[in-house]
Amino acid sequence: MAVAASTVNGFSLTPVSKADENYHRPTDLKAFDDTKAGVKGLVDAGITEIPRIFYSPPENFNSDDVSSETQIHIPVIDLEHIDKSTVDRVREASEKLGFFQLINHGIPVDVLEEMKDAVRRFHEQETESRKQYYTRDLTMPLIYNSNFDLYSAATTNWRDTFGYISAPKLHNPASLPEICRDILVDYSKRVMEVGKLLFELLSEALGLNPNYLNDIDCNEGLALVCHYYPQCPQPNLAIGTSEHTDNDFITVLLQDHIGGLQIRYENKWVDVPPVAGALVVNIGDLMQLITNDKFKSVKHRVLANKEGPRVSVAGVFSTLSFPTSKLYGPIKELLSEDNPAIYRETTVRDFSIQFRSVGLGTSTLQHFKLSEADT
Ligand SMILES: O=C(O)CCC(=O)C(=O)O
Ligand SMILES: [Fe+2]
Repeated sequence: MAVAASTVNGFSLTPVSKADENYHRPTDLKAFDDTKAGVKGLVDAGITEIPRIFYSPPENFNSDDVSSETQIHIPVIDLEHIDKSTVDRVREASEKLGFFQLINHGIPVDVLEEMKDAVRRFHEQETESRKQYYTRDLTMPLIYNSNFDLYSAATTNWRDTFGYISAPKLHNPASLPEICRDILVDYSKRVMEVGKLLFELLSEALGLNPNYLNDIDCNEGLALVCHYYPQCPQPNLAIGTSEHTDNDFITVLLQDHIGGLQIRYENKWVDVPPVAGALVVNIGDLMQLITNDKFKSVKHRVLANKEGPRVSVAGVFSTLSFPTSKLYGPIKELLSEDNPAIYRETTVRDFSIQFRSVGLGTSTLQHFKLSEADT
């Protein structure tokens, strides 16, 4: 039997039908967080109306805003035979859309399937077992929560997530939950290899030595961010992931067959259709910064869906808040009198802290722009 959202796990979550004056967002956010059961917990409780905290602004549901143009396709790049045309396609996609898909990337289909299964297994295990990993403490080996920016973002997303930092090495894999341990370790190694190859292709696409981006350690850090988007009873009111750009060098994303990922191109939302066996690659803010805007970190979002769960695994190439003193600024070889530096130098840590402090949807890059007075 369906129950009202107000009684989920004994906590008061204001149901949507209540009048505005009864709604106190911070209280409801805390009540939701304290359940430690995530959005999955609400769905398990049988809600038929989404709690008010998940209401997304109506402008997110403007159908005029969605591209009907079939000519905009996210390129699918085949790595079976890599040659100059591969580099040209990577360059074109990175400059224009900031997104492309990869096939024949070297990760076997059964590994991709097992990785997606492990994400489902983790989120679908007994609630009591899952709860032990629920935390906002970034020093934990595995961080499970709903909405990393729950208390800072304007919109709460219909999504739960667990994350694991695989590089630079921090934790003993033995401290990871057994339910997903082996595949997290295996999949991370394989994504590292794909990343190394991608940084070579991106270096060449920039006209640099193929080792350039690996030599400056763009591949030093990798986090796996494993999303679970439960089915949503009112997908026209909530959003799976708010529009944002990624605060890393690149993201290598594995998505399942459900769909819902969209990118912002020429003021329209364009679907990134699921392609069996493919990985989605996108340029992050740090790559846009070091390429001085040549490669674009493009806004994207994920719609909530009646169908679900949807799972995805974002391989985030960044050392995040890991302490490091290395500075990243626009690559000197790419600059000229006509193309002066637009951004100041930053450590990856400062860049990440700025991103986390504002939450999804606010531009981190803007904060690192040189002002007129600096140039
Ligand atoms: O779930 C997805 O497809 C995308 C998630 C995403 O954009 C992210 O983790 O940055
Ligand atoms: Fe993203």
